[in-house]
Amino acid sequence: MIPVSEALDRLFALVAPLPVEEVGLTAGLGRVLRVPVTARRNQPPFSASAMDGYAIRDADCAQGTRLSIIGEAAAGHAFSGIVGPGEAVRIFTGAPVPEGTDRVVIQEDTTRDGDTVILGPGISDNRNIRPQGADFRVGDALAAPRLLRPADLALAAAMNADRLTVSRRPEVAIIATGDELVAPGGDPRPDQIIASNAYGLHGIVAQAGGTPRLLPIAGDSMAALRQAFDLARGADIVLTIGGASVGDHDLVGAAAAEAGMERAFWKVALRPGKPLMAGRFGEALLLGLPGNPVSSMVCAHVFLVPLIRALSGLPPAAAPRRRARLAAPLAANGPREHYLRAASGPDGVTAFSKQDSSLLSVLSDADCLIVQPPHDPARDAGEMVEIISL
Ligand SMILES: Nc1nc2c(c(=O)[nH]1)N[C@H]1C(S)=C(S)[C@@H](COP(=O)(O)OP(=O)(O)OC[C@H]3O[C@@H](n4cnc5c(N)ncnc54)[C@H](O)[C@@H]3O)O[C@H]1N2
Ligand code: MOO
Repeated sequence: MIPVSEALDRLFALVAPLPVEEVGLTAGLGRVLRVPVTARRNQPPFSASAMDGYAIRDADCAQGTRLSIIGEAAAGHAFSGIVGPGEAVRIFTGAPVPEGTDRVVIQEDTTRDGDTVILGPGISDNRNIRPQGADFRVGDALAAPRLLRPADLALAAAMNADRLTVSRRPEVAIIATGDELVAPGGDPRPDQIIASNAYGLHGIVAQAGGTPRLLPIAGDSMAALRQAFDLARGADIVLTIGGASVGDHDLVGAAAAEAGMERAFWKVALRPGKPLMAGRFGEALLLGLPGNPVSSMVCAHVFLVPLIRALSGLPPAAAPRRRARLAAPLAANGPREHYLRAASGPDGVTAFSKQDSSLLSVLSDADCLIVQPPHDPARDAGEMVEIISL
């Protein structure tokens, strides 16, 4: 068994970022930007009014002053003249501030008398003007690599970019293995179960920005696994589920080796997920997940998502952790890093009492994993721990 951090290092050592492709803005969400987006204009491109009101000169700004309104400026309709002493321009939010004016007095602080505006009491010091380039200037960049969020897409659009250079999505072939498995909606014998893991993993891959490809269930034989590996050809990651342990029917390691896998590791000191295996597999990478449903999902959060991100060109990094307060005590840990299914509430995080790696119902109720280091002593409520959000 190697520590989780060493397993991640060995996995990242196998990664070369995938090639890039160009997409439109609406296809950019969740993709990894690989070439910076550079602003081709200032934003705002002109000094803009932040409020509806009257653009005036500073020198005229006193209670009771009467100013004659010489025109109007609205968003998309600039006022082209110059404003002199004793004059004002009716202005609306987003309009360019007319030449000669220094501030916008909001209309609530004025009264109107035909073509005259009279300044009221209590005008604030706020000029209500957004300076040219306050948000960004020509040449400012949205840096790459970057996982694109909705706000980034809005920023790229404001910079006047309509295409984004992003990583190709990693394709992940998912192979469930086991004679006991029947696809959901099927007709299992009494000694069979429903193959569930692939559906959770499909979701994790999709959420992480990969393209999941579900392959047919492979039986526990070298021939069936050989066929499954053939079908997985072209994928960037071959993800197997089950058959990773030491039993007579755990053939994935042997079949993968026969098909050319150069193993990087097998068996990691985490719980659940000990029999995890990984290696180079021709042009692809192979990640062999344990079959227990929670083990496979935990390993996906801890290893697969970071792998997808690294293949997409982000700097290699473990799943992000946050600190949280324990709302209930935690028992002492053994030699493996423990990823406990837990729920967060107003008083902190609480590990579920049942932690068996077969319990999908518990995983479904959990919103985070408490990460307890190897040999950690028992912890009291109120102590701080690290968590990974689910
Ligand atoms: N003698 C030992 N036995 C086991 C050890 C060990 O160290 N020594 N490790 C245990 C641990 S820890 C794990 S985790 C499991 C993992 O074993 P495998 O990866 O070989 O998984 P399987 O035996 O194929 O399956 C385990 C369990 O999960 C069910 N399963 C498998 N695939 C699916 C699927 N796609 N959907 C739903 N359920 C699935 C399978 O029916 C089994 O019940 O090994 C321990 N044993
Ligand atoms: O590692 Mo196993 O995943 O403990 O159940």
